[in-house]
Amino acid sequence: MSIHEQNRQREQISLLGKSLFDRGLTMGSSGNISVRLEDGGWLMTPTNACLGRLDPARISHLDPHGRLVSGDAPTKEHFLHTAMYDERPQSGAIVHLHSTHSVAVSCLPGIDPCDCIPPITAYYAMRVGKLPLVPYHIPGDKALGDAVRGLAGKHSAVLLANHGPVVAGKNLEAAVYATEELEETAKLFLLLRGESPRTLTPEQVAELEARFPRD
Ligand SMILES: O=C(O)[C@@H](O)C(=O)COP(=O)(O)O
Ligand SMILES: [Zn+2]
Repeated sequence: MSIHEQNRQREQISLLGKSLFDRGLTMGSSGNISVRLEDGGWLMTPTNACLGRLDPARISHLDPHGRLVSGDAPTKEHFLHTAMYDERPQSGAIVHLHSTHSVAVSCLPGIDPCDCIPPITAYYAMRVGKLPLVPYHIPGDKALGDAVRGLAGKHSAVLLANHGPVVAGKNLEAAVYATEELEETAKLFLLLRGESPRTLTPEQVAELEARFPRD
């Protein structure tokens, strides 16, 4: 990847990070973003950085072995991101947020750990699909990487219990769109709790997945 292209990716991470932060989709220094580079390395947001105020020049650049090449120390969830990339060669970017409604769902008793939010809308089925719950781990725990590794081959998004969503996409724009859709559907799910809403049938979901493959 040329330096020009890498700089474009740095700008895009900063731009979309600010957009997510400005809309209240993650707060303080929570959340992290990564993009896979053509040589197998990554750009990742630095640990303790606010997604709303990223400096493109200080974004962490990791080599294909996960070693820091330049920039600030990477997110403490770098194991989580690399585990997900290992299982998803088709994915080019990952977004993790503490988006309020998604976090709320991740704390609920009685949700289906194999699929935390039912397919309420077509767009959710297209962008997110089945959302498994990853058991609680302390943030930055390497075991979180192992837990996600077991699920990421089949799922482009997972929900960390009492923590928040981690969403992969073919590129950063796609990962951000899917994360936004997950948050909006988590809000709908909470609004509709107790109402027994009609959900899409398995046949309707299968048709959407055939017509609009994610990545
Ligand atoms: O919840 C956490 O601590 C992390 O998952 C997080 O969102 C922010 O951590 P850093 O990316 O290390 O700043
Ligand atoms: Zn987090």
